[in-house]
Amino acid sequence: MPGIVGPPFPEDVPTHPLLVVDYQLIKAGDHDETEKLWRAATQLGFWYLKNHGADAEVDAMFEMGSDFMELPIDDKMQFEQGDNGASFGYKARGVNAIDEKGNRDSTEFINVSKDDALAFPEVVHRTYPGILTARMDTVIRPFVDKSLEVNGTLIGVLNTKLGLPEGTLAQLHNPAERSGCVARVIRTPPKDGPIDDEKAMLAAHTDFGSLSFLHNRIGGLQVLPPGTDKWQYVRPLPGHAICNIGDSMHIFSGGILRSNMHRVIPPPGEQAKFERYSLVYFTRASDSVELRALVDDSPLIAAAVADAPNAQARFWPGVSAQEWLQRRVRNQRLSHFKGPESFKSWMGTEDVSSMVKTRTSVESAAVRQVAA
Ligand SMILES: O=C(O)CCC(=O)C(=O)O
Ligand SMILES: [Fe+2]
Repeated sequence: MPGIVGPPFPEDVPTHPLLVVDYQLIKAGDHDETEKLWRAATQLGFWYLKNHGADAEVDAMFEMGSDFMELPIDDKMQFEQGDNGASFGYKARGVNAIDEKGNRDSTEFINVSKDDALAFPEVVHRTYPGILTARMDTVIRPFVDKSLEVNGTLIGVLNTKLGLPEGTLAQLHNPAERSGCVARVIRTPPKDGPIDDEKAMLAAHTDFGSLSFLHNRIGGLQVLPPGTDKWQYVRPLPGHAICNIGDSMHIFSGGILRSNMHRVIPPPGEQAKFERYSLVYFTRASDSVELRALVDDSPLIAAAVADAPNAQARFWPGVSAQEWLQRRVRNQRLSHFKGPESFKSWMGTEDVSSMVKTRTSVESAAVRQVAA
């Protein structure tokens, strides 16, 4: 399948190592593995997840996604998500700004709502093309179910480590309630000519929701490690998912969990000549959940917030999960772009992430205090 398989990631390109977390050990309650997950979620906010048991579901999603992407553009445009902050359906290439100059992204994706997948054939948010609906029961729903299980388990472990009463985060992410949770297949075109490091295919961002379960086959994903201004590739490892924390978990935890900046640029070396596909399941809080630090439920979170600068603005944005998502999706569209200030209006917790040095030392202090 084009872009799903390709030449190997080059050996001589520097990469940022991620901790490898074993999902089966996490499920078994292994103490060391739980500590490793906690380190990964608090320090970088990204980790590899092995033994997640979703390989077959992931393969089937890639195949379906590539069948969809091969459709004529006019067919895909029937399902475009539009300019009003809707995040379900097709997003065409070039409709989003990637920077303050208004350069265009070069990523297209198809987002299937968790609510639509679980309720199918009932329509909760919108309809999807036949290539998707024909595989809703056999491909999309199994992938959604598996992703919900994996992300739900990881969120449960983080709930305990954050000192929250059992089930607190689970209740905020109840699959039975409406949310912005989506399964997304992404395609970027091959790169022709030299790699322009400044021209991201997918803008530098933090994820809008709570926890992302990402599947990469070809390189291109980069992270901005804390305390640096140097982007580094993440090497795709066969059978390993890449998980990362998003804005809502950063806010719920009073900044203890890290929602780290990342972007997609052309893959390195020979891989750049190939189309690139990736697949993500985004777990997001239920639409009506208010985004706020859970200080009343955990002394650890209360201590972290007490120590954090700008706590009120950062951890009490005064919006629901749905409003946060809609703002970020809508304000990134070029149709709303009016210059550098409007570009900033789509940002999430990355405003603070860009002050990497300040934030890292403060947050390390919070984590140290919490761990003591
Ligand atoms: O394609 C990737 O590797 C990353 C995608 C991503 O960061 C996103 O869709 O939020
Ligand atoms: Fe992302």
